[in-house]
Amino acid sequence: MTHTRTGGVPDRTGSASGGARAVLRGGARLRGLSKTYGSGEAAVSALDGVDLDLEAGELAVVLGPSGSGKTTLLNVLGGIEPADGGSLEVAGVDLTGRRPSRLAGFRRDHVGFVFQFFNLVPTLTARENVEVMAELTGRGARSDVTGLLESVGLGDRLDHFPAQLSGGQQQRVALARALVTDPDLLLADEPTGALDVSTGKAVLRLLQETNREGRGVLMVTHNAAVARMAHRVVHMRDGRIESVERNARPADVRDVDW
Ligand SMILES: Nc1ncnc2c1ncn2[C@@H]1O[C@H](COP(=O)(O)OP(=O)(O)OP(=O)(O)O)[C@@H](O)[C@H]1O
Repeated sequence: MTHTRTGGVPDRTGSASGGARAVLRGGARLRGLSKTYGSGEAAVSALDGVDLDLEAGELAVVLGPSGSGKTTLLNVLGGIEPADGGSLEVAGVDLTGRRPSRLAGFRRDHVGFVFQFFNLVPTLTARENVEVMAELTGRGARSDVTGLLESVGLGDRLDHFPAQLSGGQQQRVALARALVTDPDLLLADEPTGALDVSTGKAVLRLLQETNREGRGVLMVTHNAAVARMAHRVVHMRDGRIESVERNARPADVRDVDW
């Protein structure tokens, strides 16, 4: 993460108060998107005709009760699983009808993921957890890894194993791992769900910083307070979008409390 921006959030032209212009990345357009798990009597409609537009460079927060389809939405957007119906364009790539075998390349080239429970490899150090992503994807250089870990505040923890790191530190390694491929869109599923308030805020601050560099960020959360830092707040219920709010002046994460 480079720290080219210190204040303000990107407006729709990519300028930020007090910062240089950033190239706005990410963005998505979903129309009539559906996803059903199971079949017959056991069928669950996890996404039921979802229409959604995310602009490039936006930080979006998805809220909704348990089971409303938030994670399914994130997984379909990120090409972790295919939709059953509808159309879907993410980061300028048309994923409509794309088979699972052809989603891997999209994931590698365009998206990064951060999960609630970090999902680090326990036998690898912080540095190695990030390096392995660069190697597996062929994106990002080993030489970038130290700088990336320093930028998330872990310059003194490079050779620690996950078990030797706090939850917040592990999540920062996971964030560095997600960013090493320089994704257009960062997808975060409950990234602060396993963290205390101050550690969670430190992680949110990093997400806001990467967004201010122009990268699209979509975060699923149960924490309604976090919505204040978003450009767009998506409310889901029963597999549908209940409402979408635009936030003209998203709050700096330092001013968000819960
Ligand atoms: N792999 C699966 N197999 C069957 N049903 C699933 C699967 N994944 C999700 N579902 C169902 O789809 C619906 C939406 O699930 P999803 O995980 O997207 O909701 P969510 O809003 O993220 O919930 P939570 O806030 O509890 O994480 C739920 O009814 C869930 O039980």
